[in-house]
Amino acid sequence: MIDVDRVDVRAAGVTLLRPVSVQVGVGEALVVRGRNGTGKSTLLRVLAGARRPSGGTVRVGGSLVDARDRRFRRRVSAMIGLPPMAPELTVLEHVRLVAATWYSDPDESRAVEGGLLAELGLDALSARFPHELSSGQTQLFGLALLLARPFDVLLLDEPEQRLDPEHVHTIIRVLRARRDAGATLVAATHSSVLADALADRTLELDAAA
Ligand SMILES: Nc1ncnc2c1ncn2[C@@H]1O[C@H](COP(=O)(O)OP(=O)(O)OP(=O)(O)O)[C@@H](O)[C@H]1O
Repeated sequence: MIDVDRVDVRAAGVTLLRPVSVQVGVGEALVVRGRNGTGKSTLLRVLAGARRPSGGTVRVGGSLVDARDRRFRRRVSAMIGLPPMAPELTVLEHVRLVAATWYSDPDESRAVEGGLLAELGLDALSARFPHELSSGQTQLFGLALLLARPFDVLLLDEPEQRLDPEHVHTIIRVLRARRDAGATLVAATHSSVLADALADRTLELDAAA
């Protein structure tokens, strides 16, 4: 599903990501590890089409990455940092907005909304505004937006951020379910718990020379 071929990223004489090649099959989870500054977020941005590599190519489903292409956007759902939030919309309204944008059938959209909020333990918070959430709740809310739409590929940058150990297990359960349903996952993480629970394969990034 994902083919990264000798990709590197440089800017103004600085190496953000050393050359890397990796393939991830349909329904596989790749966990990206490495110390701070080794380029994990940069690699995810390249996979999401948010940053152009300096060299090499990335193909998703056989096509070159193109964030302007609706087929690519339909295929890839990414959470790299927290998503933008509208201060006047509730948690449920955010999720509904994303689901209704992607699912043409209103019944399907509603089923996704209700199921997701319950799965992430957010159903009691559905009427809250973003500023009324704790940092861990905000992280779960971001994950709800990531999952409230169709996708073949999930890209996640440190999804365990802000979460207590119990909620790390919640997201492991949620992400495993998506992988077992056929989604391809790429997750950068500093959590051994998450890596051990999720990784079909691991990519270890080295510090820039
Ligand atoms: N816009 C930029 N311009 C120049 N250098 C950058 C830029 N963004 C990131 N970097 C550098 O690129 C390198 C890789 O950064 P990146 O955020 O991808 O690392 P990371 O592995 O995700 O780190 P962390 O584990 O701390 O999240 C770092 O050395 C960083 O300082």
